[in-house]
Amino acid sequence: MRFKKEPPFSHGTTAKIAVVLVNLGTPDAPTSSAVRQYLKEFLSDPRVVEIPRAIWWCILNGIILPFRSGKSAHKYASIWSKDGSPLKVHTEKQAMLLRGYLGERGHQLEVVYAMRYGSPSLPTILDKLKKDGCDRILILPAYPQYSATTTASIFDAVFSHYQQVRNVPELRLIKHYHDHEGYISALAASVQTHWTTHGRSEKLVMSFHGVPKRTLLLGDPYHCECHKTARLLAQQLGLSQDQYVVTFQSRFGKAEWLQPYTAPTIQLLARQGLKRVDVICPGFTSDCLETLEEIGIEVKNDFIHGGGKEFYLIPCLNEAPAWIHALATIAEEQLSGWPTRLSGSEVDAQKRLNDFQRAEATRLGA
Ligand SMILES: C=CC1=C(C)c2cc3[nH]c(cc4nc(cc5[nH]c(cc1n2)c(C)c5CCC(=O)O)C(CCC(=O)O)=C4C)c(C)c3C=C
Ligand SMILES: [Fe+2]
Ligand SMILES: [Fe+2]
Repeated sequence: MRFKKEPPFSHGTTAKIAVVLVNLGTPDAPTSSAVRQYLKEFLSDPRVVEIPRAIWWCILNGIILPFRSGKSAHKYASIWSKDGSPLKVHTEKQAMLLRGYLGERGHQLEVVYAMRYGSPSLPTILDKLKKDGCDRILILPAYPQYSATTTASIFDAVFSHYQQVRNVPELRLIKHYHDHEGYISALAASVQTHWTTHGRSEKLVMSFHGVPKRTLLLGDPYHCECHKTARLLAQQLGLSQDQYVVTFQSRFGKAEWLQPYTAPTIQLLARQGLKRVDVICPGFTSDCLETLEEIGIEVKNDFIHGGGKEFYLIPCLNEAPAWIHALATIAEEQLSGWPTRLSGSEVDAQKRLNDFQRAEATRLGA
């Protein structure tokens, strides 16, 4: 059978609405085998690595997985919390808070989270929503900037899941919110809070996850969206062009990625005599390996060994109230037209419709 079994259809049930916050995913444990399993799924995605499949299969299985899994596991162990991987802990909390904030704004809906790689997987969550009777689903990627490597890969996974479904729910997909007022204000508020507590450096480094430069040349708007986020954030903070720099981190492999790279830029700042630097990673909405370990440990060491004295990593938006409010607004804007608000008269109307449908079903012998 090509299609999955549908849950029993029942006339008169009110279809529910759900928001799914989708993040990248993370290993289940900071061990070599768990990291290997995660990297295998992640790096086998043709959206992430565009090398011809047969060649890539040999490189991935012959070199990357055997050599990288152990090293990466060691890095994960250095940032693992008692509740698990920071990325998962924050994403779970964000979804829970978002449910509460949307509820307070009068919306009646499910809010859940899913991961593109690892668990809880998108197919598992989408199956569960179907069982729970959700017939309208809003996909909210945890990435403010669109990239084919991340956002489009989530869309692929959603479409591929519904290819096996007969009764497909109504779907909405959020492409990006890199210039959304709420997101920019939440970032600005977190920088301001940091400055109030710790004072400020002459230079704010805004470090985004990199992608291969080739993807920019082939039409991926990610690079432009990062720069727009940075420009809007700098504007809100009143920073002139010499007070901030946009960089790209987490380069993978030998090809050229978006430049300038974060680590060499910060090393250069130290060599030029900068004693204190503030770093923010605006493209990451949850702290994770790439912020806590790569920036907070590796790049920090480089800066201090290069002559710098104070290195501050500004935390990601995580559970900041301004950010959850922004997420609620972003979701709310995209939910427009869907009956998430049930007023008293709407409840009555819905009940009458249900009664009518039930009577019709009985009359037709369904
Ligand atoms: C192979 C190429 C990679 C591309 C392209 C890429 C794009 C990309 N990634 C993020 C966000 C995150 N990436 C994270 C980890 C991570 N990324 C890659 C590779 C690519 N990313 C690897 C191999 C890893 C795993 C860690 C390692 O072994 O180095 C994470 C952190 C996950 C965690 O568990 O904490 C995030 C988040 C974005 C936004 C992006 C493109 C825009
Ligand atoms: Fe990545
Ligand atoms: Fe650009």
